[in-house]
Parts: sequence; C-alpha cells; structure tokens
Amino acid sequence: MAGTGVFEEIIEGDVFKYYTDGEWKKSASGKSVAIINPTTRTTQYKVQACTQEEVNKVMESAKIAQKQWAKTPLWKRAELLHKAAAILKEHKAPIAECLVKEIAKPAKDSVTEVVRSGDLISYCAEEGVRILGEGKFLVSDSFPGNERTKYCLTSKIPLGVVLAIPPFNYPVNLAVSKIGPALIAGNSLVLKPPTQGAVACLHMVQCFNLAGFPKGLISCITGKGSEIGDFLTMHPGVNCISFTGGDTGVAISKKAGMVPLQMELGGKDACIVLEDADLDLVAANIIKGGFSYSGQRCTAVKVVLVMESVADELVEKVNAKVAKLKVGPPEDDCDITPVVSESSANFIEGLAKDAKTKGATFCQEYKREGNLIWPLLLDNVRPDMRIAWEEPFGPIVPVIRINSIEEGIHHCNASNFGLQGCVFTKDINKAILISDAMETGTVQINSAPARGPDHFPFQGLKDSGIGSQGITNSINMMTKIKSTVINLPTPSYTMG
Ligand SMILES: NC(=O)C1=CN([C@@H]2O[C@H](COP(=O)(O)OP(=O)(O)OC[C@H]3O[C@@H](n4cnc5c(N)ncnc54)[C@H](OP(=O)(O)O)[C@@H]3O)[C@@H](O)[C@H]2O)C=CC1
Ligand SMILES: O=C(O)[C@H](O)COP(=O)(O)O
Repeated sequence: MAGTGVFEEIIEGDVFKYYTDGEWKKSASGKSVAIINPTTRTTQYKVQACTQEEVNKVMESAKIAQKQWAKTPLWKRAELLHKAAAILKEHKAPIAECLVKEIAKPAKDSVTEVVRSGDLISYCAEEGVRILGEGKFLVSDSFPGNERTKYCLTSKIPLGVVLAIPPFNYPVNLAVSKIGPALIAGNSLVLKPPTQGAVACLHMVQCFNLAGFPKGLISCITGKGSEIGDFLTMHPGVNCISFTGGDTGVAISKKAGMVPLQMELGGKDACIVLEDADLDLVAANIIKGGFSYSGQRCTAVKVVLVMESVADELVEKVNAKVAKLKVGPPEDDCDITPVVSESSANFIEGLAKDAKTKGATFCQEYKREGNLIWPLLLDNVRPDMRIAWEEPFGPIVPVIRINSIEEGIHHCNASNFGLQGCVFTKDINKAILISDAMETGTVQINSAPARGPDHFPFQGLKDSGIGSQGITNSINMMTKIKSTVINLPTPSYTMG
C-alpha cells in the first residue's frame, strides 16, 4: 500500500512530503495539493505545495551536490543506478497501485510501467559506461594550412543541474527517462512531477534515496505546475530542461534562458492504410494504438487515413474489436478506464459533439459516465471537423477516407504536429517512399506508433518537440563537449 513499509517516511498525516537534501520534508507553506482519483473523482492523495524559497534551496543543494557527483567515477555512478533500478522493481506493486489510483492506468499496465522504468535505469547505466568512457582525438593537419602541431582531446562533461518535468500519462517512466541519463552523465536532477502521478513519482524517488545517492543530488519538488512551473523553468540555477507534455512546453521554450532544451510535446499520429494492407493487422493496431490507456498516449493513433476502396471492410473489423473492449475501473484491468480529469473528459466530449454536428458517422453510441468515456470510432470524418486535427487524448479515433496516397500524406503533413506516423502496406517500396514523405520524427511500417523500446531515438518535428529522446540521445543531450588542445612547438608525425 502507498506510504507504508519502506515508504513510511515519505508521508506524514495524510500529506506526502517532498524530497530535498536527502530528506523527506514538509513544506513551510502549510498548504497541500489534492490529487483526484479519476475513477472516484474524490481526493485520493495530497502532496506538499512547495514555496519559491524551497525551490531556491533545492537548486542550491543540487548545484553543490553536482560538483561532487561529477568527480565520482563513472562505474560508481552506474553501480548506484543499477541499485536504484533493482529497488524500484522490487517495489513495483505499491508504485503501480499509485498509478492505478492517480491516473487510472489499468493495473497490469501500471506494473509494466514500473518494470520498464527499472530496465530503463539499468540500460542508462550500461550505455553511459560505454559512451561516456570514450572521447575523441583529433589532429590539426587534416585542416588546410595546418601542420600536425595540435592534438585535440574531447570528452563529454555534465551540464550541471537538470530540471525534469514529466506528464501525467507515464509519470514514472517519463521521469526516469530523464533522471537516468542525467545522473549517469554526472548531472544533478530536480524533478517536478505532474500533479496526477506525483505520489507514484515520490515513491520512485524513495527508491533512489534507498539506493544511497548523495544528498542533494536528486530532489523532488511538488506543487501545481501552473503555480511553481514558471519559477522553476526560469530559475537561474537550471542548466538544462527536459520536458514532456502538451502546449505548456511551447510556452516554456519561449521563456527558458540559454539552456539546452529537450521537449517532447503533443502529436496527431496518422495511420495511413493502403489498398493492399493486411486489414486484420491494421485493425489490431488501431485498437492497440488508438485505445490502449484510453488513447492517452502521445504516440496513440489519432487519425486513420484509409483508402476508400478498403475503408468499409476496415471499419467493420475495427468495430468488431471495439465491441470486445472491456470498459470500467483500472483496478479490474479494464481496457478503457476513466480519463485523467473532468476537464479532459469535457474536452473529449466537445470534440465528439463538434464531429456529430458536422456529420461524422458514429460507429458506436457516445456514452460517458463521469470521467469514463466509452470507446468510439468516428467514420467519414472530414477536414472541417476539429477531431481531424486536434489530439483528443481520449478513446476516440477518427477515420478519414482518402482517394490517393498523396491525399493521406497531405493531411499528415498539414498538421502542426509531427511526432510519429504509421503506414500499412505489403509493398515495402511504397512504404519507404511514404515514410520519407511524412514530416514526422518516426514512421512505423506495419505497426502502430510507439516510443518504446526505450533506447530507440524518439523525437517530434514541428510543434511536437525539440531534440531527440531515447537513452543514448538523452545521455548525449545532457552533456556538453570539453576540448583540451595540446600545442607542440614543432610538427610531429607518427611513424609507427
Ligand atoms: N511527445 C511526448 O513524448 C509526450 C507528449 N505528451 C503530451 O502531453 C499532454 C498531456 O500531458 P499533461 O500532463 O496533461 O501535459 P501538461 O503540459 O499539462 O503538463 C506536463 C507537465 O508540465 C507541468 N506544468 C504545467 N504548467 C507548467 C508550467 N507553467 N511550467 C512548468 N511546468 C508546468 C505539469 O504539472 P501539473 O501536472 O502540476 O500541472 C506536468 O508536470 C498531451 O498533449 C500529450 O500529447 C504526453 C506524453 C508524452
Ligand atoms: O507519453 C507517451 O505517450 C509515451 O511516450 C508513449 O510511450 P509508448 O509509445 O512506448 O507507449
């Protein structure tokens, strides 16, 4: 159960504490933020509403701790990360329980998220040891006009204090996808968890605490993003921001100072279906890609662009599978669970109503109880409908019928998003041409979009982000290059 056993020290009364200087503390604000259970719509947990003064102290400690950490041998950093990964996996049950209660993630998927996060941390440790153990050696005579008088040694060094802000939908996994690379690269880390998902994050942070990381190296500041977010992201002590979320990221990138940014934002992932596609495979991937975790994934299939000649058959196959989806509470491991908040449910409903008014075909009856929205396939969606362009982050998948491949590519590229996309066809040559034409960070051939496995590069074009994630890319992004040049008085050429 949350806040018990090894997690007892992270809670006092009914409010979870925040983590700073290797200790769990109550905020001087005396205020807390309520976390609403999306299923019951009542307060499930409370976390501290941290103050700006507390943020200042955390930044100061992070700066001091980082200096020492950067002098810690790489193999020791890796060893501690492996330890944290093992502790996290050992305590997967209580952490998964938090995910079920805070974000209504189905029970089995919640466990998977924690285990995947442990594996991600271990992989960071291994990859970091490999790629940070190497540098470059350059000699000057390769550039015109130079003799071999300069030897340049380059290595990757830490940035300093990394600020990590993950979203609600993968609070643990998208937190460790920032924490692991930051720490192995010699940075300190300040985590601002999403409000929904904060308690799961606090439990995860306790696993790092139990692993024995130095005081101040990792901190976790809680509070509403709308209240402390700007203070954190504009704080002069921050040397790098790694953010995953929605439009907030666009605003942050305009306000942040001269620091490297890693932004993974929204998406409107298109699924282009050609006439020769295996329609059973497509239907299975629309269900998995569009409806898993009730469509609350940045990589969810958010619009199907299917050739008219096979559209009827595909819609029929998808509908048959939608009918089999289990709808209900996350505790029962249902496929479709309540969406994260009432405002999110209202937004999704707004998209459905707009589509109804404009004449979309509702393949199922629209049904909602509280935050629970039944899965819905909308056929004959047209470009004048909001659902054709906006991301519902809910269990609604629109289908647009197209008459040519060019029409599909045009719709995909007209989006302001460019995260992922997918194409279904048996013709690999056509698939490659379409992949090259789609303006998205990744294109999946014959499978639904996905970020994982976690070491794959993951990046969004246009409003979908800045930079690239994935373990290797994140480690590289959280370092800078340092060069040392040895200048010789006379040229020296190696003769063997
Ligand atoms: N490309 C990707 O990898 C992914 C993208 N997303 C996108 O994220 C969105 C849904 O996630 P959601 O959590 O609602 O996204 P938000 O952008 O609302 O929130 C993301 C994080 O930002 C925090 N935050 C809010 N305001 C500020 C601020 N002013 N300054 C700094 N931080 C702030 C939030 O805290 P708090 O919760 O306290 O408000 C939360 O931790 C969707 O658009 C989805 O597509 C989601 C997952 C992955
Ligand atoms: O936030 C998200 O939606 C995730 O980045 C998606 O991860 P997945 O595609 O591996 O489920």
